[in-house]
Amino acid sequence: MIYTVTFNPALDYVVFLDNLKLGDVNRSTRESIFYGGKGINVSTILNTLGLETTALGFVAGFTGKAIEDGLAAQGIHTDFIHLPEGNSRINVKVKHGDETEINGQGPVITEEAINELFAKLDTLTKEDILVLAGSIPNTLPEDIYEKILASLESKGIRIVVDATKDLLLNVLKYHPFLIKPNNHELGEMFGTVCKTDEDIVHYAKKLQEKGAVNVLISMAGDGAILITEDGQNIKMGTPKGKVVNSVGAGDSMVAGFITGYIRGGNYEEALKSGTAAGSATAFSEGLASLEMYEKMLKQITE
Ligand SMILES: Nc1ncnc2c1ncn2[C@@H]1O[C@H](COP(=O)(O)OP(=O)(O)O)[C@@H](O)[C@H]1O
Ligand SMILES: O=P(O)(O)OC[C@H]1O[C@](O)(COP(=O)(O)O)[C@@H](O)[C@@H]1O
Repeated sequence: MIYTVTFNPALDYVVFLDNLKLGDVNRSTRESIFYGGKGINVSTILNTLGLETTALGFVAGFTGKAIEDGLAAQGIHTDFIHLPEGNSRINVKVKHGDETEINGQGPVITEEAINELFAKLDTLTKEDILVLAGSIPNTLPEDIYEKILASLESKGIRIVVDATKDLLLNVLKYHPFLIKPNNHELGEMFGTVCKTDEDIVHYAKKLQEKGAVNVLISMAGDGAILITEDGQNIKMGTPKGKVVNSVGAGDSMVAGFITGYIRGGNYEEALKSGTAAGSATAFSEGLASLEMYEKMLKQITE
């Protein structure tokens, strides 16, 4: 089973505007709602691509119920922990030629709820894959991902971490199977800006030296660079298409990568599949459909 953990699920409210005027009343031309949060997006794409997945994490209130019910209706297994107070957040994504996002803080996660999560994770075995993805509410300690990896250290579970800054840096010593910062996040972690492919390879290798098994650096429309466990360095551009909404492209890339790795058994296939899923999402209003993924994969492999 592929488990994902989303500490801070969200309803993604995507609003399309011709232009945005700050300090004024703006009217949208159309809007959509998606079930979001990074781990949930990974589960959604895995499910679309035909892999079994269970979404774990914390939900609260009526928005939490909407997320849980909506995922179940799509056939995605969920095993969320219900928080006693508050509501899961609504993240606002404004598309006005550019993409402006306002991501909420989210409900308070209690100590009991955290203990419940640890109990669920304790049942995982080495046959499972675990994806930890997204931010954590700032009421939680920064070392929570680290504690999860420490508690699972002896089990041989392949763990994917898609997070930024200290949340990511602190887990590297536990040898996560895959990490996927984007090029901006990579630079931020080293207090620099990665301007060239050489910069990206240089700093990605530093993350590998700190313990990550495979390091995938996504670069939006410029594609991605993968540094594999055996020292290969593979760059892949993107297929052609028109960007509609790139929210969730990174999460889709993680899900596609896992799918390609499981089905193809090697990192080249994983990167192709990850790229196809990432771009398929960028070229769609919501997350990628199977048709769009297959179309992208065909462009990449031909
Ligand atoms: N504008 C785009 N055009 C084509 N593909 C894209 C675009 N944006 C994202 N993608 C695809 O999705 C992947 C992940 O996107 P990226 O924006 O780097 O991730 P994140 O959402 O984590 O910042 C990219 O490597 C690429 O394959
Ligand atoms: O947990 P965070 O970092 O606040 O991000 C949550 C947001 O990230 C998303 O998962 C999208 O992530 P990406 O665009 O980085 O792939 C949205 O669905 C969600 O609103």
